[in-house]
Amino acid sequence: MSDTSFDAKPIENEAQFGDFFALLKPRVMSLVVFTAFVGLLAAPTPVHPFIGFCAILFIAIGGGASGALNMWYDSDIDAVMRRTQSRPIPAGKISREEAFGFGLTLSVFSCVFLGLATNWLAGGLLAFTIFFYVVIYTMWLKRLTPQNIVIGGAAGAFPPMIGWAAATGEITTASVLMFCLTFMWTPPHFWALCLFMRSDYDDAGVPMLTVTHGRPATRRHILGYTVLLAILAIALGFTQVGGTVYLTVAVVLNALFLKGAFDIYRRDEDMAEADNFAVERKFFKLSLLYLFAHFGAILIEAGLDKFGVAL
Ligand code: HEM
Ligand SMILES: CC(C)=CCC/C(C)=C/CC/C(C)=C/COP(=O)(O)OP(=O)(O)O
Repeated sequence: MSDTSFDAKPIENEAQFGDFFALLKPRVMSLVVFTAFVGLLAAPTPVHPFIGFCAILFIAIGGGASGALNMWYDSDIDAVMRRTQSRPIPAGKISREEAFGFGLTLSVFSCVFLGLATNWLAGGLLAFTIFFYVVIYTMWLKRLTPQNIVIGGAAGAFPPMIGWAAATGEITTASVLMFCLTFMWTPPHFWALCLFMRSDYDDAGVPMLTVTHGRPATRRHILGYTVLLAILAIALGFTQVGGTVYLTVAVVLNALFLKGAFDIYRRDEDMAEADNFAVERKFFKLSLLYLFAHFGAILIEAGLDKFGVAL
């Protein structure tokens, strides 16, 4: 179990709507929801707009609920890290019990209603994703191994597959390819953040790569994973989810991402300190654009296919 003796402020006022909303990690989940949306719309089976809207809503609620359960379990380490100290539990706005009840209720609600609105493969995949993020990543791997996010990252890669399953009732090669793209993208995305957040995870005793293997090793890992990601992303252009638009986006963004990773690899800590980790911050921002643009291109390709436009 998580250590419950963290130094949270005492609860003074009743929690507001905004405090519960913050438990859903809304900014992070925006990209999760977008990838699920692309999975749903790129699928060959047409979906009634109302059912599609409900599916995305329930996936968003399920993703948010997993964030709330993550904050429930991690409230001890969130209280120690500067980046997370103002979250509702360490800030004393919501109790751990309230967060747990809220997260669990929304998790059950979202999976059941996604199942009812679409099909039980989609509902089951959502349940598995929440389980993976909360139990496998948060409760088990995060505090155990520096490979935590390499394996745990699978949780964040499921949403396009859930969207696709909601539309088709199936898991197919195309949806597995979308899973693979997000899966390979997660480590560079996260390790860049670890570099410029400096000592946060160190202070909290979480075995992130920066803490266990050091910052130069993390720089090497970012480059290695980015090379693998680039190969995968470009190769995807030649599969059923790709096409001319996707390939153009992938070539440009992977060239930029590789350059960013190489710049990170070449720097030492003195250089990074001198410009306050500008290169690492830029790479993290680029990672968000990277995934958004790749999934945007997959969506365009699917739209062109559906309207029979060949480029
Ligand atoms: C296990 C995998 C992942 C880990 C450990 C991770 C970690 C993080 C962390 C710690 C942040 C800073 C969050 C904050 O305090 O605001 C962040 C930001 C972000 N992450 Fe991830 N992430 C993962 C996967 C993903 C996935 C799969 C997506 C989307 C598909 C995603 C999208 C984002 C976005 C959009 C932000 C920026 C939020 C903002 O605007 O501040 N992440 N990530
Ligand atoms: C549909 C569904 C259930 C989606 C879940 C998607 C998912 C797993 C996203 C991961 C996002 C994320 C911010 C992880 C942070 O991990 P952390 O807990 O290590 O970060 P922290 O230090 O900011 O708490």
